[in-house]
Amino acid sequence: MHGLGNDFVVIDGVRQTVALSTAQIRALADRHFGVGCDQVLLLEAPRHAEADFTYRIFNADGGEVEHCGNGARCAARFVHEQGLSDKTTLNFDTLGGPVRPRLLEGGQVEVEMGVPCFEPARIPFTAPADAPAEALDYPLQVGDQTLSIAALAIGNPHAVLRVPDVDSAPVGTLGPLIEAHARFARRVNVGFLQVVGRREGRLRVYERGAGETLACGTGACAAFVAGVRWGLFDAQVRLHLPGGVLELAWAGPGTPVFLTGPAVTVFEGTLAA
Ligand SMILES: N[C@@H](CCC[C@H](N)C(=O)O)C(=O)O
Repeated sequence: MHGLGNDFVVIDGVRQTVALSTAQIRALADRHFGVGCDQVLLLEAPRHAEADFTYRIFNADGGEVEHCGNGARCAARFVHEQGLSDKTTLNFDTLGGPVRPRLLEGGQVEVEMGVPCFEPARIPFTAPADAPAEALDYPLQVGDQTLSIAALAIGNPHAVLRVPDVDSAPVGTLGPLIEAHARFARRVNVGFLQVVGRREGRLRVYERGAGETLACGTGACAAFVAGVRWGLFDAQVRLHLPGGVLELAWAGPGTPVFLTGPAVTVFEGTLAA
């Protein structure tokens, strides 16, 4: 499946028991010798009464992570297409907290993504000693450059940088250096944001564990929220990513971000052991 070209292998772990090793996930995600995807998504039975499903996310490098926004839309569509539930609003339990996708008309899915968090310890981000509790512009030393970043979590960790033009942004060179920066203990997803207007932006994301992808839902939420907190965006914004457009809405601190976009099934198959 894919959400704006951010692509997934989605597996039903409700009707069958699925235990994948890191090596098996990497093999599945391999674009030359496997199926090929940015993330493997596994839906399992809920662990507690409030959730409909447990939604697990594995990056192409095999690491299990907290959240995936485009994946949440695809997982919700998968639930319906596979007849796992007929609810149009679902409650997914993730490592990053609850996520609530809602199927809309016309193939779009809106996801309540959770409340963004700027608290360094919860990102986790080691802030400079003299930084205020919730700084939106941290100086980050990368080689001989001092970059200004926003650090925040939307379940998973993100760094956001403002750039004048995403087309010429150094995503492939700075992305991996920031992803593995010592100040981010669990590594980080890196968004390069070009603000086009108060309701319009352009974004490229170098994803932790997957490299640059055609779209990143949590990355879009993080860049949008950073843009709002910088005073550059209104409460509703359209972000253009290489794979297409995501719609975002946020009522402000302490409230969840809403992400809307498509979710598409490409093909189905059976994995032999
Ligand atoms: N593509 C995703 C994010 C997937 C997880 C991310 N790479 C991480 O390691 O946190 C999205 O759409 O949000």
